[in-house]
Amino acid sequence: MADPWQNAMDHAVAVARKAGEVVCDALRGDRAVMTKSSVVDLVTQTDQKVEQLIIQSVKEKFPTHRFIGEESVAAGEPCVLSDSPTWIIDPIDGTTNFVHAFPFVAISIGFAINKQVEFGVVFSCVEDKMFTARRGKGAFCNGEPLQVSRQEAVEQAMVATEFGSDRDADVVDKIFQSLRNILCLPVHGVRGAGSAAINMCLVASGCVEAYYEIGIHVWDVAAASLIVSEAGGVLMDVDGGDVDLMSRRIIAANSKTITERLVKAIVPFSLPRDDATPPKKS
Ligand SMILES: O=P(O)(O)O[C@H]1[C@H](O)[C@@H](O)[C@H](O)[C@@H](O)[C@@H]1O
Ligand SMILES: [Mg+2]
Ligand SMILES: [Mg+2]
Repeated sequence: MADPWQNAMDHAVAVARKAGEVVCDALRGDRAVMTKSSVVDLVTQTDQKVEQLIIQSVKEKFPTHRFIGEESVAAGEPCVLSDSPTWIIDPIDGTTNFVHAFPFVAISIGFAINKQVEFGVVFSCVEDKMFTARRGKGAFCNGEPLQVSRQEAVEQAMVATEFGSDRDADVVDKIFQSLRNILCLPVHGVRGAGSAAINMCLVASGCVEAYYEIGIHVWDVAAASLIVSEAGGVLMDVDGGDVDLMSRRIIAANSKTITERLVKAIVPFSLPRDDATPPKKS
């Protein structure tokens, strides 16, 4: 049977590529920086312009579909995942990298129906890597199939994580406690690309065994969550429970064995859920 969402997925790939051109052009010019929830939670006009570009182009083709977009939510739109077809957009994942021209930035577009991600597209535009996954049909990078690492020994694993944009001393202490516990397992190394979506695509590609973070948002991880699971990976909450894309916590790994070792090492804490914030606009 023909895939009813092939058209939408093709559109997501095309618009992600167009958005990537805008981001790469902007990387060569001036990038005026503004802040959102804290002085280190950065946003630029390019984030806002790219999100509008994506939403407008999707609306023209799929006028009844809904959206959760990082910059729209920052402007007061609701962050609600209903059963309706919903596009979950991070126009630039890795804005801090973008501001510093650190060359790992991605356009992330997830598409969910009945609260389940049906396809995911992550375009790492400086690297020119287009990661895609369709539920039940595998994950790919530039058309080549992806497979997570087969390494099951955490002592021989590479783990990715990020420090996030919360500078509350208690939060930073917990982040460092987790990092210390993980380094002392020991693991081969800890890395961070500065983009949740790219870190997860590194898991899907088999370059790192796991990625975890507390503080991410649904738009950071929706698309890449499917790319990881379609590449054979595992998604879990940092406390070992089921992953919940609105909970702001995730482990994405190559195996249950490595995930469970990380669960024991991570100091979990909770943040307000993405779907708990009332919209500023009616
Ligand atoms: O760059 P954005 O889209 O804001 O996403 C980043 C997120 O805000 C940070 O908390 C994470 O540490 C990064 O990995 C995200 O990619
Ligand atoms: Mg992001
Ligand atoms: Mg972003």
